[in-house]
Amino acid sequence: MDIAFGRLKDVPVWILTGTFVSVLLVSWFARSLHRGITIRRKIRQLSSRNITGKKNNEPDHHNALRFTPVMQPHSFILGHLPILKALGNSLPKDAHPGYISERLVAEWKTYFPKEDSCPPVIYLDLWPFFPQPIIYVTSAEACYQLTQGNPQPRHPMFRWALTPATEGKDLISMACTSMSTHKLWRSLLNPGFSSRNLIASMPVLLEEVLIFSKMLKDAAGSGGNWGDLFTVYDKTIRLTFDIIARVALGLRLHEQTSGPGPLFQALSNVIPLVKMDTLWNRAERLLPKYRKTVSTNGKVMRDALLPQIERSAQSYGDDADTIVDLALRDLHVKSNGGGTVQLTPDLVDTIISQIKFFLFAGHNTTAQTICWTLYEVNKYENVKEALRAEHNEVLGANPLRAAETLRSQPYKIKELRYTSAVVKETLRLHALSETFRQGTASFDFEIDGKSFPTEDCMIQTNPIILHLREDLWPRPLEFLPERFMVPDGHALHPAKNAWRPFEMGSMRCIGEELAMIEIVLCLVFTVRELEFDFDWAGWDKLHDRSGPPDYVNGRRGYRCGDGVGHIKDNLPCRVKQRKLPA
Ligand code: HEM
Repeated sequence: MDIAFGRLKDVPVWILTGTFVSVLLVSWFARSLHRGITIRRKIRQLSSRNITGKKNNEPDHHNALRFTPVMQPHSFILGHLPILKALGNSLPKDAHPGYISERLVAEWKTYFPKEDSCPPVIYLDLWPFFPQPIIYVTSAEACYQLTQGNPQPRHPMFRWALTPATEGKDLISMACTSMSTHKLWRSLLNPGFSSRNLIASMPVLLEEVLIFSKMLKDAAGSGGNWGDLFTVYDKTIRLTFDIIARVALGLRLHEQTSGPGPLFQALSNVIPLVKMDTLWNRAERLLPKYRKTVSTNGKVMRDALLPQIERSAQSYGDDADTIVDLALRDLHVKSNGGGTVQLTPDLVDTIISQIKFFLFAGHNTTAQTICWTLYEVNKYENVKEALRAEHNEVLGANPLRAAETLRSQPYKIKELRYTSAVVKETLRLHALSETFRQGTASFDFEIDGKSFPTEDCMIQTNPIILHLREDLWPRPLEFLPERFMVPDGHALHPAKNAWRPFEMGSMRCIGEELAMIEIVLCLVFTVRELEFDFDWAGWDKLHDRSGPPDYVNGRRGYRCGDGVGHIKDNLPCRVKQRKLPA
């Protein structure tokens, strides 16, 4: 022993450190590799079962009823990655992976040659990009079972992914670890997002949307001509950020007119760190740069939010109107009913985490959807005309008085049924989000007398796929807002549980109604006064781009990037003023 210590003393520190780090890396790598092999084996085992019967030598009688539609072929080295790569080959490099899922389901017969219809769930092996086998849910009934019938917990990966932005005390993360904590906080936060409170917040919403529409009008050319090119997303993202900060906390940020401010900037700095739990993303989190970015920006966000929370804790009462005011008032009633709510460090951390998540979840999704809505609407003259007719009828013929009408009669927004249907149809064609749930031994999908196990799998709903299924949505590629207005029983009426851009069940998007109101207001304050020209050719020219342009499904306006993604080039656009009625 002494000899060993004696020798150790002479070894330089850098060699000792290097050896230690190498051992750690090798064992970490070995563990990950072992995990990968386990996944590949599991998928092999599952796919060796006959999809319409049990594996020949399988003794377990339960398995006779269990089905595991694994996509074929499956490579032991690369899993299903080669299939996905091949499906993506015909897409532009920057196209969103959602298009690959779309193609996979459209071409299901190639991958499930023995089946008569596309399986309701599909088993995929995408290790090392996903740390577990994935189950893609492709049927409305299966989605229902997962989120409403027998709601399963969110996949823990969400919590891991969100940690750099929210430190894991937001609603999404809570639903990964404790359903009861999620339920408690959801009940505290629901009143702020209720229809009643949002209608009461109409003056605030109008104030922000009017700034947005003024900025668009300012971009129009003079004398009724087209103005210069600009990108719509850069304006919608600031609008939605301003709105959430005001509705959640009463914080007026003026992002639209003088951003980017520190809060927006700090959140934008940490969002790129919100990533899936993979081998290399784990490695990234060990780097000092990662830690510094998280702590510096976390402090900036905390400094911006804390004073407002303290104000809210002092002043919530009968005139409470922000989401945090209402949550604190509710907490007060629930906890003691006397004095004021004590802002303990844990409570402050949780509120900050929740608000950061509202800012995170609510700004990009809504901003992108405003872009997609304007893009879709402007393809169809009949849709624009129907929108204008509805706005004239409900809000009066003079668009310049619409704000006044909505301020005095905010409930009128509910009468804009066609406008709301246009937004819903846009969200059907451009569903930007989904849910990931954790599979367990106690939860199998039960469909048409067959049972599909989920143990040790990550389950992903796929609204994009569901929304394009012809059996659920007749004429699925057409833009038909009428679907959402026709009575039950009509061929176009949406099938039960089939429209899920905000998902469904106890964890469905809490901001659904807020997002819908924002988007409806954006239509109200633009379609009667402006014409839009989404001009990618002009944008190419402006940026000296040569070579053939990229298209997806014949369109230049396609979804790029990952996650929520973004519309190509952030939607380049020119606007001109329409002639108003005399
Ligand atoms: C068009 C805009 C939006 C879309 C498409 C969208 C979509 C979604 C989806 C698919 C989920 C996952 C539900 C699940 O896991 O079951 C979700 C959750 C959530 N969204 Fe949204 N969202 C939008 C806007 C907003 C806004 C404006 C806010 C808030 C200001 C917001 C806050 C949240 C929150 C807090 C959750 C977690 C809910 C919970 O766990 O209880 N979202 N959203």
